[in-house]
Amino acid sequence: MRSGATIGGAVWALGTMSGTSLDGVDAAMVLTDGERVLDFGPTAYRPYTPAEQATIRAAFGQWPGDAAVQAAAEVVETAHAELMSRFSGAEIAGFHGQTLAHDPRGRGTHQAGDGDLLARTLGLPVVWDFRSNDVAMGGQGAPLAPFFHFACARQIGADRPLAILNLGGVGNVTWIDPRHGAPEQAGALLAFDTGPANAPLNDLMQRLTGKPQDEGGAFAATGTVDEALIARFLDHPYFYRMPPKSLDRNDFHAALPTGHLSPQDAAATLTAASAAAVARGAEHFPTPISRLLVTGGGRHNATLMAELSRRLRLDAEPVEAAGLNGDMLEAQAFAFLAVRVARGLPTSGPGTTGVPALIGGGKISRPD
Ligand SMILES: Nc1ncnc2c1ncn2[C@@H]1O[C@H](COP(=O)(O)OP(=O)(O)OP(=O)(O)O)[C@@H](O)[C@H]1O
Ligand SMILES: CC(=O)N[C@H]1[C@@H]2OC[C@@H](O2)[C@@H](O)[C@@H]1O[C@H](C)C(=O)O
Repeated sequence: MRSGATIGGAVWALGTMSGTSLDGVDAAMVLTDGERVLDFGPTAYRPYTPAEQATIRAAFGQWPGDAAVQAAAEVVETAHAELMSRFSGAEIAGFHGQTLAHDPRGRGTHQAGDGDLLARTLGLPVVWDFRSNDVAMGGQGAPLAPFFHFACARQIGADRPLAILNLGGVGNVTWIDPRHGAPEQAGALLAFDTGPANAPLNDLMQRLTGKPQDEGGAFAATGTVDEALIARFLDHPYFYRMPPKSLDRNDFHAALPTGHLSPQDAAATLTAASAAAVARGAEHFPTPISRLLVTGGGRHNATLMAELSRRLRLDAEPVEAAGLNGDMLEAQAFAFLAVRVARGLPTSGPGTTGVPALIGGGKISRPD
């Protein structure tokens, strides 16, 4: 790995993700050649302290050059270095960083954190800045997990089209036809952000109850959904755009005014709206799906899962039902993508980010 640009066979790769909900950093090891997933390895999590969260939050929506961005980057680097140094045996690392601003057709996309610094600190080749090249080439820069989702579908032995839905702050879905031999093949993948997932509900819970989330969906379960509000929400221009398409964290700010509702009804309506956005997105799937596997924190919300099942007329299952780890899938994705970058394989394409042709992204920083 020291001088060559490619890796021959499978290697243990360490991937990390710091998601939009800002709870902390996930890290996971994957044994992969960048095409197949041969094994999943150890995982770890390092929460951000409230002070660290505040520093990162202050930089949301800001671009490099701003002092707040530099302060956020230092927090991100320190947290990742601490977490990643707990692992041994990795030959390469994938470092996603923390998205602070994402405006693919405007100013670009920016993930805070310097991979060069991490490579030196960890003594490992570090692949980072995964999204910029895709954006520069005309893509959305997100989602990037789909090529990994394809490998997961093959790894679990899926033989019919299925979807993997990630319910974080924002929702994103990958439709996969595993009958194709590789994710690069036309028609193998279609991916896009579905709409807001947990972020509006979290904000509401924080404001009304002082709690950061609706634990298990229990609060929303006691309310009644305002279907008229959901119908108006589904009239947002985003839902009329053809995929691939991606969202910034606050793109739906003000699209779900719930001030006239009781707290319980507001929570029920925001929960149902996230599910309705997914159901609306599913109308774009090239063929019906045999399974809906749900990853990300939203799979712990029983009310949201029930709304999904009802609105998609299909049993929404946590990815654990297929033997995958829903807390670590994104971190694992960036381990897998790091190996793809090192091997010169594409990481996105027309069906995933809308980039006109298959394209690789990411910078590789070496420790020396
Ligand atoms: N037990 C639970 N009950 C209800 N909701 C939960 C539970 N656990 C997690 N969540 C929801 O999931 C969110 C975290 O999801 P996740 O960690 O997938 O987000 P993320 O990776 O930061 O976001 P993104 O994928 O958008 O970058 C929490 O903020 C909360 O809304
Ligand atoms: C710009 C950015 O960081 N987007 C994230 C975010 O979190 C979920 C959704 O929005 C998805 O588009 C993406 O992350 C996942 C890991 C992806 O790229 O597949």
